[in-house]
Amino acid sequence: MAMQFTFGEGLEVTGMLDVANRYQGGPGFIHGGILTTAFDEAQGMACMVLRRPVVTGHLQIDFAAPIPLGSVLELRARIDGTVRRKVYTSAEARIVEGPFADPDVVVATSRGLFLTVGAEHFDRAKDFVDGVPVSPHGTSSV
Ligand SMILES: CCCCCCCCCCCCCC(=O)SCCNC(=O)CCNC(=O)[C@H](O)C(C)(C)COP(=O)(O)OP(=O)(O)OC[C@H]1O[C@@H](n2cnc3c(N)ncnc32)[C@H](O)[C@@H]1OP(=O)(O)O
Repeated sequence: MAMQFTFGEGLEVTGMLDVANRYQGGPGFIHGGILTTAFDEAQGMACMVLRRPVVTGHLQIDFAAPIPLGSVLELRARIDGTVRRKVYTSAEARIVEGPFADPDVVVATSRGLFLTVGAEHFDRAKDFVDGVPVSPHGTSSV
């Protein structure tokens, strides 16, 4: 998935997603799984400040409003807290360009639990790696 990320002050990360036609779910609107992937990427990216690999343990999305194709979505994500290996994150999405654009309206929210893992987590699958990810979170092929 092609998203552009910028790191803001503190722990917040902003990701931008062009809602391309190939991301369609119901006619004219984004697929919920695509939006879920975008949140996963953004919240995972927010965890990079920890400088340790993380994987998603639990992700909970609220789809508050339909998001039409042709939109530009802004996702703001952050770490809310850590407990041992557990990293609690949250994020929200707004339509900032295109149909239905209103930067004051939150169209979806997400809460995610990430777990820090050691290199051995990925070593188990090293024989199955498909190319080199362009970024730590550039692993999606949708
Ligand atoms: C060197 C290589 C570098 C590469 C870097 C590239 C990075 C790129 C990354 C890109 C990634 C992109 C993003 C992706 O797409 S990541 C891909 C999608 N995610 C996965 O594949 C993860 C699959 N699951 C697992 O591997 C394990 O289940 C994990 C590692 C998550 C936990 O199993 P583990 O055996 O390790 O943990 P534990 O059982 O000791 O539990 C520890 C604590 O956590 C709590 N808990 C656990 N699960 C849940 C849950 N679901 N809800 C609530 N709580 C949960 C648990 O209660 C306990 O709490 P406490 O008792 O401490 O209070």
